[in-house]
Amino acid sequence: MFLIIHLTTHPGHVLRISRDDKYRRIGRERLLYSQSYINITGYDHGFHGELGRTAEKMTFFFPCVSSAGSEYQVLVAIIVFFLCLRWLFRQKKQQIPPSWPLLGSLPALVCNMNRVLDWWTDVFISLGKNTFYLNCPIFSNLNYVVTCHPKNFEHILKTKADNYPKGRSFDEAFDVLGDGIFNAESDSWLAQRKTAKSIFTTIQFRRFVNDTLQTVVDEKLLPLLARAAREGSTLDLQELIMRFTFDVINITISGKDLGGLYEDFPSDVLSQAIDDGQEAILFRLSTPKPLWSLLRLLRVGPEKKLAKAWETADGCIVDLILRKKEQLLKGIESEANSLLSNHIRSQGENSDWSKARVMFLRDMVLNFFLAGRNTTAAGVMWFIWAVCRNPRVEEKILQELRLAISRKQSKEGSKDSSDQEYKNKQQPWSTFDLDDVGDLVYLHAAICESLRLYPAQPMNLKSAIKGDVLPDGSVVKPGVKIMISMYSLGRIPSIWGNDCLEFKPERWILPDGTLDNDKISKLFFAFSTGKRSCLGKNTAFAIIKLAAAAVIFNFQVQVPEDQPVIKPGIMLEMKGGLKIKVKERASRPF
Ligand code: HEM
Repeated sequence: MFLIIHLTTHPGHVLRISRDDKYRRIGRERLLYSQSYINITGYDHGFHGELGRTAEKMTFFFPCVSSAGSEYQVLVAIIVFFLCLRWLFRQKKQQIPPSWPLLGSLPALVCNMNRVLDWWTDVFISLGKNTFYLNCPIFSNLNYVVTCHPKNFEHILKTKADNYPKGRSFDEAFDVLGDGIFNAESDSWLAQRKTAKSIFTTIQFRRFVNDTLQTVVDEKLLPLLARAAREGSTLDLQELIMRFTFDVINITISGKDLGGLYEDFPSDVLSQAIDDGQEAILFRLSTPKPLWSLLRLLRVGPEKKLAKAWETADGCIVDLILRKKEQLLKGIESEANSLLSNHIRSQGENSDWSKARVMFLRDMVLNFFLAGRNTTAAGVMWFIWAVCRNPRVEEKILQELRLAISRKQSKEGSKDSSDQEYKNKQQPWSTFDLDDVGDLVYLHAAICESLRLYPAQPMNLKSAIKGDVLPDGSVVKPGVKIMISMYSLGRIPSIWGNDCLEFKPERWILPDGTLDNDKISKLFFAFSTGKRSCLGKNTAFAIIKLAAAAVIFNFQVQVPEDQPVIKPGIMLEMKGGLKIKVKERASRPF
């Protein structure tokens, strides 16, 4: 015989205390109850919501003295009830997310694994604080300080960046990146960063990015959309844009077009390998290390996939490097402005082709490919989706683009007629280059707004070397991991106001019509900040601007009504893709 106390989320039956050894199920709730029970009701809804979530799984079994002593049992039950209630109140006050003895917040984390970004945001909002401690059992390797406080971002990423490297768990999870810029620290990182920065900032490299983009947009992306418009077929925009950025980033980095956007959409091994690799890395980041180490040893599950992806990526990239070497030795180098060619040239006349050097170049190519491809694809896709869901914003962007086109036309018109390539070329659609869109304020603000709500890289993992106190007063112990949630930052009403979930590019524009650069420096963290901030930020803006402008200006994109579901992952992708229909715009007034 047991006395059963069950706390449930069932409306109006928050707590039941029952006595008997017969358990029954009621409806969907996993309720245990018996013939006699005390039912305590009357809690307000807010309390019920919080308590209910915590209490759902609480069931206590108490041995009873005898079946006859019912008054005595009820008294014990009431005392136990009030003790539980006091405990739960403490939980509610002090412990959001819920924390259980021994398991800590692990059950809550597991329950919310497929919506972890939104769960963190819920926790921040319920707490009324922008930092919390996620305490999980030591073995789980999932203890974090989670923060979305902008001043903490600044502190961790910039002011005290030396105290917050990526840490061992990052290096271990991302070992596939080798000694590339993402994993590197100290001198090796500094040298790589300096070389890459000097390449990214040259006019030749920017021109090369611009020309590459124009070619891929004009010759591949727009024809595919035009065909879909003619045939009235449905397209997966996510898939299409992934292939588009695959081509753009590939040409930019290695100089070679691997043809991700050919009309018949051939399956691409490198692209697939990178996707498989990212999935496996996510598994590593969310699983205790001993478990994934064991799987790696046995070469099973996600670790088997990762090992295969690794081999494939190595094969493809080393092949690209060796072809480039051949071209250079024969003096017939194509795409001499690519990142790879620039890197090789940075060594001077006598390039080192030792195995170690080839592997270093392999790490460089893979790191930049991973850094640039999926992030930019997510940036373009969410931007097109957000704009097409907001006709007011779409119209304002179209107005700006019309002005840009007429400005370009009048510039071309004032040139010698033999130069009027643009005018004479009977293009079926209008395209833009960086000179046309570089200074469009509304377009730029709309991209910031889209990355505020949908940061392509939604979180950033760091690890504290020494103990510290963050600007919001949160204490950081030595060795603790810090999860910076860029996704949550964009969704906190106390930072953005109650309309924080609305898509309003005007947030980033001052009353005089210029960009609010002060706000951008304080609240825009999609590309991180400080010494390890994104090296490809300008490239990413260029890609989003040119691709999205060309798509939106030439086509009406019909996106689904429903809010897309976010796929759990390192990048912000949509689960199941984004199915769209397109129609060519009837008039593209000049
Ligand atoms: C919308 C697109 C992009 C977003 C949102 C983005 C975001 C970021 C973020 C948040 C970081 C910091 C990572 C960390 O601290 O661990 C980063 C680093 C980096 N990004 Fe990007 N990125 C984008 C596109 C690109 C592109 C196109 C490239 C180059 C082709 C690139 C190259 C890099 C590199 C090399 C780093 C490492 C910098 C370092 O550790 O010193 N990114 N990016």
